[in-house]
Parts: sequence; C-alpha cells; structure tokens
Amino acid sequence: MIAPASAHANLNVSRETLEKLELLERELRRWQAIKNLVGPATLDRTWDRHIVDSLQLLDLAPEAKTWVDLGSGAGFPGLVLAIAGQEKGLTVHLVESNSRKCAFLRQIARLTGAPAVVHEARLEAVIPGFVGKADVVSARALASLTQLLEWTEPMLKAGTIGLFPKGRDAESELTEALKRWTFKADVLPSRTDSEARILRITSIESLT
Ligand SMILES: C[S@@+](CC[C@H](N)C(=O)[O-])C[C@H]1O[C@@H](n2cnc3c(N)ncnc32)[C@H](O)[C@@H]1O
Repeated sequence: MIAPASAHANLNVSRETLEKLELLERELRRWQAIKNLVGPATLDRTWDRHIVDSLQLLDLAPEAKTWVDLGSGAGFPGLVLAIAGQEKGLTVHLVESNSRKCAFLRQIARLTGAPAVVHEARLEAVIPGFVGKADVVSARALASLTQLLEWTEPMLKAGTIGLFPKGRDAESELTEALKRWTFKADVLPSRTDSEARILRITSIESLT
C-alpha cells in the first residue's frame, strides 16, 4: 500500500519534490505489474528501501552539478537524485543497459521534468566520455567495490567523488580493494539500514 503524502512530510524536500517522488512510487507500482522492474519483495517498501535510501546521497555531495549513476535500474539512486536535486541545478546521467528500465526512466523524467539524461548503453562505453566531467559517480547494487573501482578509476583519478552504497560487507570489500589501490574512504552510516554503509571514495592511486 502506498503511504499518504503526510507520512513523507518529515523529509527535507520541497512540496513539489515530494509530489514528484510520490509520482515515481506510483508509476513504479504500475509498471512493475507488467515490466518487473525491481525485486518484487522490495516493492512494498519502495519508499524507504529505494526512495529515502537514494535521497540520502544528495547530502553527501550537496554542491554537485553533474552526477553519473551507473546501473540505475528503475532509477535508484540516480532518478531520485535528479528529481530532488533539480532545484539546486543538478543534472544526473543514468547509465542503464536494459531497455525496459530505460523506457521507465525516460517516462518518469518526462513526467516530472527532472534533469535526467538516460544513456541506454553499457557503462564501459559511457564512462570514458565522463572523465574529468562529473562531480560524482554512484552505483548501488551493481558490483563489488573492486569491480566498481576498476570501471570508475579514470573518473576518480580526474577528481570525481565515488559514492557507493554497500551492505554489511562494506569493510571486507574495502579490504579487498585496498590490495589494488590506495584511496581515501569515508565509511558513512546509512539512514535506512543500520547494517548498511555508504562508501565515499576519493584520491585513488594504483598500487601497481
Ligand atoms: C541489481 S540492479 C540495481 C539497480 C539499481 N541501481 C538499484 O539499486 O535498485 C543492476 C542494474 O545494472 C544494470 N547493469 C548491469 N551491468 C551493466 C552494464 N555493464 N552497463 C549498464 N548497466 C548495467 C542492470 O541492467 C540492472 O538494471
């Protein structure tokens, strides 16, 4: 069941943003019936599990103007950030190879007017075009930290901040990645899951 708007009023977003996020939640529910965009078990908890979980990243890079979200799926976190960051002049590039999911992303961007650019492509082909051109790169539930750093290393070396939500394995993923690179990692708590962490990665250097 969809929670009424009043249940979401404690979020630090404008009324207009709240209405757009509620539209995203409603449309996801409608599309899910035919397109199966998110894990069915997570649908009833879309607001916390997907929307609030995505929103918290905005506070970790409040000055960002250009954001690249890899493997955006049904828009988490990228589309939520495009909706919420619109008033701050943020543009979010959503990189997703699945055409059903891209159709959903485009439709919600159109309905909300959110500055989201959908790249229907494999991220390996898109990343080179963003080296030196993005403030933040994010990816949720896409790959291990080592794989994410392999993909995004050229962006991070050019000064882009990496924001990677992780589950309870965050520390072991960090240990593994530190065998290949040195980097600064802030391990930040998640507001939606006491066991989850958000990794903010900067200043990466290869060890080899
Ligand atoms: C597990 S889903 C996570 C979706 C979303 N980030 C979330 O947290 O709900 C991973 C997504 O990444 C996409 N994906 C996987 N490999 C990709 C690649 N090489 N390039 C672009 N998208 C990819 C998949 O199609 C899928 O939608």
